[in-house]
Amino acid sequence: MDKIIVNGGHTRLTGQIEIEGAKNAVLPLLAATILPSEGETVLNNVPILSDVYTMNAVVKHLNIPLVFDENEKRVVTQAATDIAIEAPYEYVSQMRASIVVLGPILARNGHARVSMPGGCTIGSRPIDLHIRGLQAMGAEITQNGGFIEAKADELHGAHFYMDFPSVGATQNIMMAATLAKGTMILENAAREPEIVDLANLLNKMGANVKGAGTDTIIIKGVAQMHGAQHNVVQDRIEAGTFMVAAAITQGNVLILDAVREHNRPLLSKLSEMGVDIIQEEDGIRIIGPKTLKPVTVKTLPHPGFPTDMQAQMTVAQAIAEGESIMIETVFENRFQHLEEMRRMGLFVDISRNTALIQGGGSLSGAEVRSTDLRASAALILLGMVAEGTTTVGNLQHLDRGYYQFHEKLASLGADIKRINDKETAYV
Ligand SMILES: CC(=O)N[C@H]1[C@@H](OP(=O)(O)OP(=O)(O)OC[C@H]2O[C@@H](n3ccc(=O)[nH]c3=O)[C@H](O)[C@@H]2O)O[C@H](CO)[C@@H](O)[C@@H]1O
Ligand SMILES: C=C(OP(=O)(O)O)C(=O)O
Repeated sequence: MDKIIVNGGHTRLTGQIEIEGAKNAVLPLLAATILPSEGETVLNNVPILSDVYTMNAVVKHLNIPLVFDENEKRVVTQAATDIAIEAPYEYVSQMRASIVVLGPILARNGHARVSMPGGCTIGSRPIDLHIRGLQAMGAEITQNGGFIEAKADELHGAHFYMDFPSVGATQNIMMAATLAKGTMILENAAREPEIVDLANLLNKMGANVKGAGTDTIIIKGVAQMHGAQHNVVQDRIEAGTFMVAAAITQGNVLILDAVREHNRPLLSKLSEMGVDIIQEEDGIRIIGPKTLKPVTVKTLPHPGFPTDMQAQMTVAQAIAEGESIMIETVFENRFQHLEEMRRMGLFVDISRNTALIQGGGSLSGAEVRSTDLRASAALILLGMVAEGTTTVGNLQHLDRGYYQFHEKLASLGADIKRINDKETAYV
């Protein structure tokens, strides 16, 4: 079992950092490679993450030839005519996002069987909106033996309003509608940059998708789709994580090619805390102040403050001078990192979805375990500002979403290494 060991207390990050392609973009983009019936699809800027290997395995299992060239960070797939109908438990249980293959398999085959994803540590994560959207398009859906099975002789466009702008449901419905008969109007759709990235690839593949990035997406069905080339959009959550890392260490870090528009809510809160944010030609420079001011943050769907930055932001709140508030409205169980942070001296009162964080107290390194992906990054960040040594375990969560996280932090000046139980350093 690997661990990350951070010696903290005096870290000041400086330099510049490259950000990978987005995990949350590339997973649906890989699912979209199911849709073309001819040609080759080339995805560039693919991050090397365990979730990408899992999604690659799902796509290959569906009989789609796929090659991942890690040196080039490129995935190439070939359109297939005999797409399998089933995404098995073996893969879906490893990664909830694999549910987004349901729409594309159904669109290609008129029949799909995908293992039910189940909940995860951050919340129950139902898929009712995915199901209702596909039903509105004429799919018959049943659940049996842990699988969700969808059948439709012909999917048709419909008018569907989502109770909540679910990212995954928007992606599933968009992909199913690309090959449906007629026009699909999806209202209260998710507006995340990863939705726009998916729509861009679908349009390059010959689909007709308009309005992605707004709350109404209109998809006119086309008869068939073809392969295309696409660069995966930058990971705004990885970029945001490094922005917080610079802010909390009185650092001075240039986040290369960061997109202000994608991280507007985070940048606005960091600025409120006293962080200097400078737009430069080749990225966004973050300069952390001597002391951070406390701040109230509430997570919301995009363009609100992203839940995937909540844990990292609580680290900035933990060292801000005074009381900060964090309200988590997207997932019902996403404060587990705060329990671990208590072990490092954090004073926090948690009541339902609200955490009152007493910042500015003394923090000391401890042995902690990451409970989910963003919790792992947050614990490492806290380790950089706590006095002494912090050891973070359960790194399988980190590897789902961050490539060479410790090496990147070390390149900026952090005292950090990754070891396995036999104490062999990887750096
Ligand atoms: C791979 C990927 O892109 N993951 C992101 C995606 O997850 P994911 O697509 O799973 O997140 P959703 O936007 O669907 O979920 C948001 C909320 O909607 C609820 N919900 C969702 C679907 C549904 O059918 N019914 C329902 O009630 C969920 O329980 C949750 O409370 O968006 C989340 C919210 O920004 C991010 O935290 C995840 O990193
Ligand atoms: C919650 C996340 O991802 P997933 O939806 O893949 O679990 C995340 O990226 O923080």
